[in-house]
Amino acid sequence: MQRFVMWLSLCSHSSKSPGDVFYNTQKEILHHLQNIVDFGKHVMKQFFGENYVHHGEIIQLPLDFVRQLCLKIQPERPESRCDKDMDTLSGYAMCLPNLTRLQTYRFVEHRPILCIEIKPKCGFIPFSSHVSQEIKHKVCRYCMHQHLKVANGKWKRPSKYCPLDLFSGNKQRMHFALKSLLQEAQNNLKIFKNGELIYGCKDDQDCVSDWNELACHLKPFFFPSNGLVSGPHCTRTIVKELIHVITMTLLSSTDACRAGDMKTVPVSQGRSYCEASAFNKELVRNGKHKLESSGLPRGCLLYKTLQAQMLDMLDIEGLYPLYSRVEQYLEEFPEERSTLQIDGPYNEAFYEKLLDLSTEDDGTVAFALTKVQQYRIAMTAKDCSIMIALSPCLQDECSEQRPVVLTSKSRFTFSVSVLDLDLKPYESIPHQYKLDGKIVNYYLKNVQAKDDPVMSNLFKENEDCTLVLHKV
Ligand SMILES: O=P(O)(O)O[C@@H]1[C@@H](OP(=O)(O)O)[C@H](OP(=O)(O)O)[C@H](O)[C@H](OP(=O)(O)O)[C@H]1OP(=O)(O)O
Ligand SMILES: Nc1ncnc2c1ncn2[C@@H]1O[C@H](COP(=O)(O)OP(=O)(O)OP(=O)(O)O)[C@@H](O)[C@H]1O
Repeated sequence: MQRFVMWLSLCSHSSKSPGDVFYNTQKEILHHLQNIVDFGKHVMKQFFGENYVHHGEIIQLPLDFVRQLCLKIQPERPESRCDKDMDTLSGYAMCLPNLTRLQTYRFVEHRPILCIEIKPKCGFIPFSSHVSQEIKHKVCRYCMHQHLKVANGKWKRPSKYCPLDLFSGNKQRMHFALKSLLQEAQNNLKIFKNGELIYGCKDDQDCVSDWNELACHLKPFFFPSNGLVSGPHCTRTIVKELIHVITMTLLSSTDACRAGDMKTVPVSQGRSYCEASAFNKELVRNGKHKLESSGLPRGCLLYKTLQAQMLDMLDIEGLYPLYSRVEQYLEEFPEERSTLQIDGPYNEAFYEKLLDLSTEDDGTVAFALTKVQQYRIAMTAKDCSIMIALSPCLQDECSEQRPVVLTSKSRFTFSVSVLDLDLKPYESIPHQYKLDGKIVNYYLKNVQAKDDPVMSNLFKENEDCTLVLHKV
């Protein structure tokens, strides 16, 4: 299995990703890549910790090699991604460690490796007083967005996964969240064996979700001495072991970071569960109304991800007017764009400014800009992925450098990393604002109205009424 992966810039030629910025010249591409490296190095490492973030480095490749590589890769790219072309003109690329491998070892590993990639999405409910629709204080964005995604045809079925369950730190809720991801992986879960995708969606059309097949892949990892009978019982046992391992690695603390003590929001603020979560609904059905949220250990990657996500303190509704203030200022003083560090450099000074968590608006551009930049960090943390690499190990192989997780019949050494930490563009903020409105309105009209008994009766009465009118 190769140790590094190469990442070529993608150049949009459609408007699928609003806010996409176009980089035309070689110089612009180099600058863009340098920004990505600096952002990982000087900003995200501070939030997440040295060991979790791999910022990569820029390399230069012979143009002929890049062209041939792109020709080879192109047929493998999912159709839905082909609105962007790979850059074959600059010769620059990013070299990143292959995160499907263990990151605790510098030398090549020859033993089998399992990797679980999770895109957890936003793990909290907005606590901002700028939120205009009460539903946003009750149901999380992911759960609301599911309905719009199914209606738009992005996915065939809604998922029962709710990020608030995963981020709760409560093992039962986390188990439910992970099981739901395994049932409906969408773009939130992938499993690799020795670097090859064995579970999850290659693209939107092609999803592998056969638990029996998955269990066949996993059996040698979890039950190496083959002592387990086959059949549905065996599949369930293996999936349970897998969920246990993922939970334990997600709760493990394998790093410390500079922003470690920065608390973006007091625990008491904001709701710790989502009313639409299937786990929550099941509890309510059973007459239990209190959802346990054990809280996450401070050092674990989920905790750090959540803290970074919570830099979105005002919600897009509170942020958008501040974005407009910055925009207005830039219209008047366009030359100030670089002083304001909107497109970098993402250096120590940029990081320092992010630490101001005050929410008292003094009417200045400086305040507005800080909130905009914090929001961009939060958006990035809401869209990143976590890679958990696991490799079976023997009892005498435990050490400080090599964290270990145990299952009933095996033990694994593991590493946890975070992936896809390119700062979200400033230009995507208006898109975020519009999308937020669409998600909430769709949910209110099409889901809540049907769930709510009063609204639902109204709905039925309307239906009856329509029928009567029809007859007349
Ligand atoms: O807005 P969201 O929550 O739908 O997130 C987008 C993701 O959709 P998802 O909800 O995970 O299915 C979306 O994921 P897919 O490409 O659809 O797999 C992208 O990650 C997108 O980021 P970018 O615009 O490509 O930088 C993401 O856009 P950003 O909002 O992070 O800019
Ligand atoms: N360093 C890495 N090691 C292993 N796998 C990786 C690495 N980087 C990316 N991948 C795999 O490639 C997938 C896509 O990566 P990424 O999201 O960075 O691409 P992208 O440039 O954002 O593409 P797009 O814009 O089309 O979504 C990831 O979900 C992951 O499975």
